[in-house]
Amino acid sequence: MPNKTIALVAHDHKKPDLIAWAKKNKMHLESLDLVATGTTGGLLTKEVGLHVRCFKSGPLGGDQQIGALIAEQALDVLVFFWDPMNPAPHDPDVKALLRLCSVWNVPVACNLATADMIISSPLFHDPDFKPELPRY
Ligand SMILES: O=C(CO)COP(=O)(O)O
Repeated sequence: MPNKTIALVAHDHKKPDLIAWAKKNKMHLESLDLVATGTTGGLLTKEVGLHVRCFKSGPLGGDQQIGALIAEQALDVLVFFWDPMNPAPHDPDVKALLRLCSVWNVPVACNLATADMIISSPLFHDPDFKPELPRY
């Protein structure tokens, strides 16, 4: 059974939360295939010591690259701490990424509480668990 693939993304004001969460959950995260948008991935590598496949920075298309993984059914979980207080220049990409999580029934955590719940869920650690694919 291949490792689960989890994408980690945070807007600038939310990066400290994501880094702290990743440090707390480093042991779990080390056993997963990690992908991230560019700047977030760089910080996870440098500050947490995780091995991360980095895509482009969000505003340069990184959200869309993660969206492509979802459309290929190659992503198991998205942790995306987007910033509800500041507008992003690439807001359409942010919305598109979150929309694809709904389209493909991908678990998505937009805050610390949900990220904690997902990573501590027995379903998340069950190698046989795959969320049902929607029928369209
Ligand atoms: O903008 C982002 C997600 O929308 C995150 O991009 P960075 O990780 O490159 O900052």
